[in-house]
Amino acid sequence: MRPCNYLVPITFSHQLEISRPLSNTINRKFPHISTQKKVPYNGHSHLFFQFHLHCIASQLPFYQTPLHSTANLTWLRMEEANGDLQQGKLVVGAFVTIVAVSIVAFWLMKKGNKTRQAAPLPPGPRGLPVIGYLPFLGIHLHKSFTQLARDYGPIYKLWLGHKLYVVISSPSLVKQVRDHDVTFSDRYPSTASKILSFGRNDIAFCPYGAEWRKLRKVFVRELMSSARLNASYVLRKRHVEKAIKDVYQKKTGKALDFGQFAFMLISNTVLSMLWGSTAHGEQGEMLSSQIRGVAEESMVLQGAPNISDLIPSLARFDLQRVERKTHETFRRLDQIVSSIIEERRKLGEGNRVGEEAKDLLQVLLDLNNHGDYAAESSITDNQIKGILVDSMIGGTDTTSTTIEWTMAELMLHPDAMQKVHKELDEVIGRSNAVEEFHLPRLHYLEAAIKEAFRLHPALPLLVPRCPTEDCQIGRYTIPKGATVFINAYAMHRDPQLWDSPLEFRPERFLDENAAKFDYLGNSSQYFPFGTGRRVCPGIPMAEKMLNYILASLLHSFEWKLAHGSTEVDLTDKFGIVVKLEKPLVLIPTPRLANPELYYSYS
Ligand code: HEM
Repeated sequence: MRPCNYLVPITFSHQLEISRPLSNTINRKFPHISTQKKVPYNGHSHLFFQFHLHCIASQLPFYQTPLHSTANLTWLRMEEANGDLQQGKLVVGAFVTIVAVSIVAFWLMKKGNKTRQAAPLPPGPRGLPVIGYLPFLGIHLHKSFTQLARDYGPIYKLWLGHKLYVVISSPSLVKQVRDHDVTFSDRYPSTASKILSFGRNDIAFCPYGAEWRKLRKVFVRELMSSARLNASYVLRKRHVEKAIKDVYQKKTGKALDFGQFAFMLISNTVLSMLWGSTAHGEQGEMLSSQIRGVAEESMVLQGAPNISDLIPSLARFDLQRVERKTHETFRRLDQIVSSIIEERRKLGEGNRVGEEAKDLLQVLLDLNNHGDYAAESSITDNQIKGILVDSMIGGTDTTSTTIEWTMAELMLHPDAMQKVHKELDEVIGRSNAVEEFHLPRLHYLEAAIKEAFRLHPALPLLVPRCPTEDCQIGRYTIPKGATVFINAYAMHRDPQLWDSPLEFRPERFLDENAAKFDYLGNSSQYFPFGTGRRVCPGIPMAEKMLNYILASLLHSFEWKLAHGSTEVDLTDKFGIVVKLEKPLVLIPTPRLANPELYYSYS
């Protein structure tokens, strides 16, 4: 008698994947069997057992037989690996053993042992020593990432310096990330983001946990509620009417940098919603321009790759001086925000307005005045500043850029522009100005905005996530602490998900698709505002501003391309927010029946 090795693959259904601890238990209970490896086959998971049997020699070159058991065991194949065997004994022995193993497997699985065998890291391109793939990425990260997905599949890894990055670009994997939402709800801020977020005291970079939940709850419940947003309609209306009057008076028939114009309009609107009653007139204008300067610097500092973040051992040298520059920008940012808060505090109780008319700063200060920072909704000074800065920086450029992209696409597609105008004429009429109550009936305009978001998501890679523990996504492990990008840009343009994906066709978001593709991140193939717990909390405000401003500008004016051009250059430029590389220059001409409508702002 001599020992023989037999490889016995058993096919289990997906739910019955066997984990490493389970294999260990099987080994303990059945010492003559050792689990060898697991390989996928025909969509099933196979567990190979290696039999060490002491058998009487006989001739059995190969044996195969179907077997059935209550344990989902679908077939059993045995190959002679080493030596001879007595056929009958092997079959009976193997059958008994397999049934026993299956029963134990079931028993252990029923006990809820869900731990999986460690899966490998995702595939990915090789880089250079120390700096990794950094030199090969190019400046258009969203496009490089999309190209790499073609080479390495919908989940791949990159080493940039000492940091591991994982990029995900398929709906089924996005769904899996959402299934592990808590694990993926943390962020790993860069040095610049840490400083500019008042030490992670804002919402966007706050570590996932109780403080983040508190800030987010305050933001959503107190600042983004329908009541609060309806109350601030008067501010949006004032700014839009003023902008329309200015264009009518000063820019009719003249070239206008539309992106710049949209940015000023949005930033004035957002700032007035944040602390409208603090700074008026010239003082307000000056403050706005200071804030815009600091906001632009902040975006640049947070957008540029920083060697200190990628190779932490070099951080103390601050080779690109990013940290130094960020502290300088932060000092000015803090000064501006602190002075606004101080000024409001000085106004004191005497100047209090009713609950309805409160701006966002007042709402936050009232929560701060509770004094008890442990209380459920009480917030600190730094958290107030963090939330204000999130709204100023996170809400302005994203919204104005989307207005510009939508306009650029409509200029390129006169048929779509005509449909927008027809709808505006039918719903509002040329003798009236747009009001927010008209917006729910502007279905085609809404579809055009959604389509612009599909082709040009302002944050094409969302804001990266950082898993708090190792997690298996697809067949791969994403280790704790990796930086995870979800490539919305790639999925929004994937030909397997969209018909003619590069064409601008608002119709794809009409009818039943209008609800299917919302902004809340419910779809795994369309999510311009992100998905899961960290989805953008500013959606209600962004949506109101986008729809109202675009409807007003398109209703009030006919827009033509400047300099006799017939084409719009849609080349984009990567940054934290992806913008048009070349400015969209347009010439407005009035379109409303009554000139008085352009003067409603006094
Ligand atoms: C067109 C406009 C906007 C777009 C496209 C946009 C997009 C996004 C995206 C993609 C994220 C990351 C979501 C994720 O990680 O899954 C995000 C987060 C965030 N956005 Fe927006 N956003 C817009 C407007 C706004 C506005 C108006 C505000 C505030 C007034 C705002 C505040 C925030 C904040 C605070 C976060 C961080 C959320 C968190 O980490 O919990 N956004 N936004």
